[in-house]
Amino acid sequence: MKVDGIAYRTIWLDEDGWSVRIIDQTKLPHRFVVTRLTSLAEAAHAIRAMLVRGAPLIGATAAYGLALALRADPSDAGLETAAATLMATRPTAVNLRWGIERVRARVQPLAPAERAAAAYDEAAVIADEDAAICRSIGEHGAALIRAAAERKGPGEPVNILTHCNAGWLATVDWGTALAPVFVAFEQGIPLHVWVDETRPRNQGASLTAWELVKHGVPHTVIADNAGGHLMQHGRVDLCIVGTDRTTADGDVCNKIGTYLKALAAHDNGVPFYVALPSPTIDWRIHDGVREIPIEERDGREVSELTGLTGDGRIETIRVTPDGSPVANPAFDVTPARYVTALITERGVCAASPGGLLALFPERAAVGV
Ligand SMILES: CSC[C@H]1O[C@H](OP(=O)(O)O)[C@H](O)[C@@H]1O
Repeated sequence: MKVDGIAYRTIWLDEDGWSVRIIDQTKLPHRFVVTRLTSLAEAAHAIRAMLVRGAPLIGATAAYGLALALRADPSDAGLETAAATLMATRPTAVNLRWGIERVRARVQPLAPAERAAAAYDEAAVIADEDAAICRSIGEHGAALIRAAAERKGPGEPVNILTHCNAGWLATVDWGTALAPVFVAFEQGIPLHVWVDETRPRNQGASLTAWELVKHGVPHTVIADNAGGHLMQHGRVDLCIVGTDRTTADGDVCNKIGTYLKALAAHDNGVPFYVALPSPTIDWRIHDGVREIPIEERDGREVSELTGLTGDGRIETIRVTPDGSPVANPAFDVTPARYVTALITERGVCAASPGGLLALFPERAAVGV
């Protein structure tokens, strides 16, 4: 997407042909910083410390992380160590495993001397595929926004609530939950986005809001706890969120707080859509609440806040009493029964085994 008129992706190969450029998302919204990954360790750190985040971007970064690793050590042992190092960075987004397995399958059969080039090539294919997939999600999702606009009548904006950041910053380009917003906005459909701040890391307030400001999309940042109230008062026409792992039965794992929004949407008859690229589907599991590993992150993400001071400095403060224990589960699971539909690159389907297999029949052949 464009940042001040310049087209960016979130990850790309440097001009040197081997190091990898990323947007350091821990610096947004106040600083736009592009940094360079030159090793497996730096790629792993970028994922773990959330310089890059979002399931599809995690997968693409892992793919490039393997390429960087194989450039240094293309042996079987080197490959396995690199895969294990990257797998250990974050447990929830299935795209991490998917990206690693995708590159490993490509390079494993090759002679060590051929592996790095093949890994870079596969990482580039993954990145290009993700951008195309997300654009397609945008087209399919924009049709839902258009239908809501037609129901509301001319001039009335469609009010869309989203949680966390599932925009182009969470992918290689376009985004998942925000892709329909960008496409509908470009089609001239009147819309407005309620942006959940998304405690504790505030991906909504710091990343989604930044994306929408840069793209000129009308939006309002709200406290996470305001969403149910807005739905009760008819001020939300539909919700669109992303996901880090969706099961073969349509259960959706996403940023903490998503489940609560889905409950409020269900109680108020507000359509609750989940946008996802097919690499985010974990066909191996069915019961999301019981089978999806939920990342527990550092409690300081809850007990501390980082922001811009009045004189332009970035400072961190503590908001809890010294000595208060803190828990910080980073994701939750929304059962399929609370999901109106899934928006994929192949179209919109029910959050159910039948709905998913109708769009991905090849999965039936392999027993999902
Ligand atoms: C398109 S994936 C977006 C997804 O990833 C975010 O998690 P995190 O920022 O911790 O990587 C969040 O769950 C988003 O919905």
